[in-house]
Amino acid sequence: MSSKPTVAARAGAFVQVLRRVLRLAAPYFSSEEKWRARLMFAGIVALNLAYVYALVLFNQWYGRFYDGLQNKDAVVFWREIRVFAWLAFFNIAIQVAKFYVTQLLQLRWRSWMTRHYLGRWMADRTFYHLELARYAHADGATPDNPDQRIQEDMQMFTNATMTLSMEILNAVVTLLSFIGILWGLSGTFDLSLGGSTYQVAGSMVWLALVYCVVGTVITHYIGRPLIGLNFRQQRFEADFRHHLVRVREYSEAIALDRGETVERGQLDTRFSTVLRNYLQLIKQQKNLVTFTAMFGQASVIFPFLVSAPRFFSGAIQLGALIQISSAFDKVQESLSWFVANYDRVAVWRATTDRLISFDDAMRAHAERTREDALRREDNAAALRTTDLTVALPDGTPLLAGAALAVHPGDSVLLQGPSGSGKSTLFRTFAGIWPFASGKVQAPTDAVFMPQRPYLPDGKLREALAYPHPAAGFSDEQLRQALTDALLPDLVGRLDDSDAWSQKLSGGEQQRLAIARVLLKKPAWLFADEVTSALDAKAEGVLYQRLADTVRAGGGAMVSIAHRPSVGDFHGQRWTLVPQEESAREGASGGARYRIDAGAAQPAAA
Ligand SMILES: Nc1ncnc2c1ncn2[C@@H]1O[C@H](COP(=O)(O)OP(=O)(O)OP(=O)(O)O)[C@@H](O)[C@H]1O
Repeated sequence: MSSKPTVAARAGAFVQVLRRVLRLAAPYFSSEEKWRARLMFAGIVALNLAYVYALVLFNQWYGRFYDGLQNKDAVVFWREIRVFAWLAFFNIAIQVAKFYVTQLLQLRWRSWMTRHYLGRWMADRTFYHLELARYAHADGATPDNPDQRIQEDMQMFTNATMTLSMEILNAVVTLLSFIGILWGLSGTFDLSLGGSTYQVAGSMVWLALVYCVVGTVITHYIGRPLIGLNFRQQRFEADFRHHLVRVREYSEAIALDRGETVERGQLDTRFSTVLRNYLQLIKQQKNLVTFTAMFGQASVIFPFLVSAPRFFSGAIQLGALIQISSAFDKVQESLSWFVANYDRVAVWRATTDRLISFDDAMRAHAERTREDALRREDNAAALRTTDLTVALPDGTPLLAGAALAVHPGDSVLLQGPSGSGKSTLFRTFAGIWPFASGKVQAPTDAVFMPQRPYLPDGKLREALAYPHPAAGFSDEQLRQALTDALLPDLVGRLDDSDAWSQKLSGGEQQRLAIARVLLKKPAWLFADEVTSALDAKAEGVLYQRLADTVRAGGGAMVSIAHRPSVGDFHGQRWTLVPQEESAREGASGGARYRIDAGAAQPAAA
């Protein structure tokens, strides 16, 4: 059974919206830029008030000018033309200043807000954890497309909040100013109630009020579905764009798989969703436009109709009639601001909701990080885990109660079936896997090499030095690293710019990642399948160089590799062994694997 929300519930929802807007908007106005922001805001408010004052002056001018015309008074006519020129100059200056200062404040606000959110998104690996959580909760509990939130929504939010709030301020001040004028120009009318007749003053004001309240209620009724439709429209557009970006990123793999038809189908499906929703949006907007257009047209003629008897009876002059029409127009315009701007408000509300859900997700993440089940101790002289449990995002434990230790001088080969959690164990050592508990003590300056290295687009020297600035290394050091990593062909291309992750072969990308390590000479190295695309000879040479590098640094090396030949470079072996269903209870905490430690066997064994 569906029940209509009560007035109290609606008021509660409205307060909730205001609270949310304040939560998004307030931080900028109390940030380190607060004084500049507040001053600019106050300036904009003052300019808006001056703008309304100009409108009042124009209304008075109408009265004098049209009376002059009716009386065929040339002196008044020319005097009022001069007055008009001054008024117009005042008005133009205010409008230009209002536009410029508003735009400047919007720009500053957007740039502060974008930087602020970017900072939070990049901090504590939130960007990574939100992605993990997105796949863990397919129910949409976590926000989609943070790129869109940061790039598009923040601009829309700051622009729309500024413009809409100023328009509302204008509407309110205009209303107050012109209600007075309209009241003064209105006659009284006789209202018969229960046999008695009352004389009611300010007839035009009451008529405008009834006219607009009716208009607003109807608009709200017609326009309400627009909020949800706009929210979904922005999400569908972002999904479509995201998929296009993925096709571009994986263009080669898709072309090789002959995946064009599937991708085309997927893109078509996403685009159809965009169009379907858009069509609904258009239909809903059509209803709204029909009503607002009728409402606007009727309000041109309405004041003339109701004032005509007084004009023809000689009770008012032409100037007063025109003034009434213009004042009614302003009062009506202010009162029906909501009618005219419902769709903009709907887009703004959808944007606000999206930003709030993004903000909520980041807050929740920060909260979780604070109460992390995994205790970490950096700066340790060795790697040591105590009672370590590593789980999947859905909570399934891969490994439980693990006590592992790697000391300086050690070299460990980690092996196990595919999908057993080797890379996930590395993620846990690195402190980026949030689904772990227990204790990890780790050295700070360890380098983790993932299976697929990230190579930024741009100059080769930047891709090589990443994530450090390339300026920190001499050309000689960079060239030597490339030579040592068996990439002599790239030595002369340090300043070439390219999309390296697409141009270089898989083996070249792995060698570039190794060149990075040889350049930075870390003491501790965690290498995840870093030579899987290389031939056995190159693998042997490069593993030897990596092992020499960590030995020289007084640290240790832990590698994941499937090829037995890699065992030659390691003294110890950890093996992830599947646990029988029956053996999972008890000491192993229900984990899918246990870890066995032993000495590495040479490849020949
Ligand atoms: N972000 C994630 N969300 C959900 N499951 C994940 C995620 N990352 C990894 N897993 C799952 O965790 C398990 C372990 O993955 P992991 O990459 O650690 O395995 P691995 O032993 O390194 O495998 P391989 O030898 O194939 O590289 C797999 O079942 C994988 O599907």
